[in-house]
Amino acid sequence: MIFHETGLADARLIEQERHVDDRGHFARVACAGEFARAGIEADYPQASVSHNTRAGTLRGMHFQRPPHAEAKVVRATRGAVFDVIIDLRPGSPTFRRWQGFELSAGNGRMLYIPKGFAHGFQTLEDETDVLYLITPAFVPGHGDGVRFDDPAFAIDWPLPVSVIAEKDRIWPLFGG
Ligand SMILES: Cc1cn([C@H]2C[C@H](O)[C@@H](COP(=O)(O)OP(=O)(O)O[C@H]3O[C@H](C)C(=O)[C@H](O)[C@H]3O)O2)c(=O)[nH]c1=O
Repeated sequence: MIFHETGLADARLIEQERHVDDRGHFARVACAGEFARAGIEADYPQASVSHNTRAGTLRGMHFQRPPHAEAKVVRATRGAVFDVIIDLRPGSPTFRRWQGFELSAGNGRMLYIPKGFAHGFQTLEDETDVLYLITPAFVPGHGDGVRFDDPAFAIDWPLPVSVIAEKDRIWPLFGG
């Protein structure tokens, strides 16, 4: 795997190193040793999948409150997403800044999302699946969020929103 810095401190875009032959390709998509050497969380006790039927579906912007803040590695295993992270760490040089990345089954790109970031995505195709590696394991009742359309961030989503959960429409505006 090849780890690229992003415009947000400590977040990494991870590129697969695909071994291509006549059958197709083989690539490593998680490795505690490579992750540790890259300086990111190395061990992920939980993996989850998000299946999304329609293009334009928006999930986010979510985070878990401390002490259950999560780090994640996410990638699209089917279809494609515009994946967005917001740095919500007050002491960070990139505090309040967001960045979006196109992750798709085709490009195989993965995103490392450190603790203290809000995460969300909008699907770019129907029948899109997102695979999450998460640490620590999910603890119900500690979820929080910021609005996908909060003017404090002015996230430039690529498509009109087709489907969104009511909870994601009513997060409070960011006062931080
Ligand atoms: C996140 C999570 C949820 N759940 C249960 C809790 C609910 O009963 C059900 C659906 O959860 P939720 O509606 O919060 O799923 P999303 O709205 O897609 O939330 C996720 O989407 C955004 C973009 C994220 O980055 C987070 O991983 C997560 O917040 O799965 C679990 O059992 N484990 C988990 O890790």
